[in-house]
Amino acid sequence: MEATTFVLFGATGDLAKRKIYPALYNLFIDQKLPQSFSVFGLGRREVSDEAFRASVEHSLRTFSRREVSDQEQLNSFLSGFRYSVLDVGHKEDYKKLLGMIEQREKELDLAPNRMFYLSVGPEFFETIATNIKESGLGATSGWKRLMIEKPFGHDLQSARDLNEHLSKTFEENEVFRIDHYLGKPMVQKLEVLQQSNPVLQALWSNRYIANVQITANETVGVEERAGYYDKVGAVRDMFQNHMLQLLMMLAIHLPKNSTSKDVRFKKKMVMESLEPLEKEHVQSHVVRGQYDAGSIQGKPVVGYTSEPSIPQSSMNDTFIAARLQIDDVFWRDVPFYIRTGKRLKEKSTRIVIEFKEPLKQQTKVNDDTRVPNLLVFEISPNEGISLQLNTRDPQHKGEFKPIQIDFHSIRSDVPEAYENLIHDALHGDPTFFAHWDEVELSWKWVQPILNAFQENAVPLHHYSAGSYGPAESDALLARDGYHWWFDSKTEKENTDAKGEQYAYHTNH
Ligand SMILES: NC(=O)C1=CN([C@@H]2O[C@H](COP(=O)(O)OP(=O)(O)OC[C@H]3O[C@@H](n4cnc5c(N)ncnc54)[C@H](OP(=O)(O)O)[C@@H]3O)[C@@H](O)[C@H]2O)C=CC1
Ligand SMILES: O=C1O[C@H](COP(=O)(O)O)[C@@H](O)[C@H](O)[C@H]1O
Repeated sequence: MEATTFVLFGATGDLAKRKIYPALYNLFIDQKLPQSFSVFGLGRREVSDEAFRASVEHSLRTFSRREVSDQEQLNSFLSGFRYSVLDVGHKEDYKKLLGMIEQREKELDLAPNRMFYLSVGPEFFETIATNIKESGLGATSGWKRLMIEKPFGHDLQSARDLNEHLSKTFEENEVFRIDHYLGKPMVQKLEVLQQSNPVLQALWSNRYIANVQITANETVGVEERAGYYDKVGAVRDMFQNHMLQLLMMLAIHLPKNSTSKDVRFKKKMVMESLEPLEKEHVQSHVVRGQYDAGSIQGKPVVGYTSEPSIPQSSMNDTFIAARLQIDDVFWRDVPFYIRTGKRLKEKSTRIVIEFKEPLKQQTKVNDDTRVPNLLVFEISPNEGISLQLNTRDPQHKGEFKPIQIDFHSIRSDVPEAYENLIHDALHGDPTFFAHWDEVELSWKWVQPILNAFQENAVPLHHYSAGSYGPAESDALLARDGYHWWFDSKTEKENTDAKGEQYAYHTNH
């Protein structure tokens, strides 16, 4: 892999410590970093190179998925780390940084390939891009790339403004917009599963699929992020980016040997085919919720408006559920239900595909015991795929007995999302990053919801912490004759449905 200088804005921040350093370390151990690799950490704090390396080491010992046991290996990894004080608005700091980088590139005879990673608040993105250009940092004879954290804009217009600004310094093919859900191993597998399995390809349409349910439930509340979260809510924090990316990844139809260009083109087509939501229809298609006090795993927790630094009068959404339709030949008339929220009963991110039951409609047999076929992609915290089928119960002839075929990976060495994403960006592979077209179309689709929320044109439904969200979220599916799978209120059904289980765990 080509020699690279990794320039990290926000090197003293939370994300760098929890995700970026552990990801770099694991890539180093797996020999997936370039042979010549230097990191320049940046922040306003005065930190010596030694203190910086010590803080990186601390973060590895605290957050790395691998135990840090080989000191020699660790020292070798840390030897590439340097720190420079930089205030994003101080032009002279960029000049100083350029001098340091050039010197290092010369010392090591490195090709001048520069990866700029913006792990700072979005209010700094434009200033940094401008200063990279004006200081000469971006004028390299090697490649330059930009990795940029979310949020990418606050609404459609601000996202367009930001993109226009960034494009003065970086070409679209140099911009790697991170959506960490695209780095999750199961999400990355969706593409391969579809491309390489004719069985799935054959079933992937409105002919066989009744509905699709995409869930990202969290147990955590607003935590220490009140200032950020109260301005964005679940709709901007999760729905506009992660949830719509999951929808795109699930709904695309990919021919064999698709390239990254094909993937992006098909994702764009999905977004273009999403039936637009007019503001007056938001209320019937979208459920807005906010958590009240309750209990999570047996521990009492306060309601959203009693969280530190959240105003008592806040109408912010901590939950959103929506019904979407893709108007193309594959998905016409298949509802896609999406929901995500904080302080819910359990942490679970999954996609459930519920298949149609044509036989049930056609035959007169008493088949109340039969359950729909389900294909379930468990994304996190556990990763797995399961398929629910019907068979006969040998003890109660005439009754159906569901079986579940379960595949769960029990590998402990699965790379984390940030490892996958940093690795891909170092290789210049954009497949699992959000292209501007997707980001723009996502904001465009979401904008009427933002407007309706802002004008309070949609009721704010309250739900108890530790539940599965407001009752109106269930009603959204009940109207079509469906229910959310795997919620506790359908647990009996799920237990009944369990029948026999065939589990397949693999270490491969
Ligand atoms: N933390 C997380 O889990 C996630 C974070 N993100 C995004 O990542 C980005 C960083 O988040 P996070 O690490 O949590 O934020 P933190 O507040 O923990 O860190 C912010 C970083 O920015 C630096 N910084 C702040 N002001 C300036 C300035 N004027 N000049 C130079 N550097 C500055 C700080 O360094 P210093 O104080 O030394 O100046 C610090 O290193 C944000 O965009 C966030 O939305 C996205 C997904 C998850
Ligand atoms: O981007 C974000 O994601 C996390 C949830 O990520 P996960 O990988 O734990 O599912 C969410 O908690 C956070 O609010 C949001 O900003």
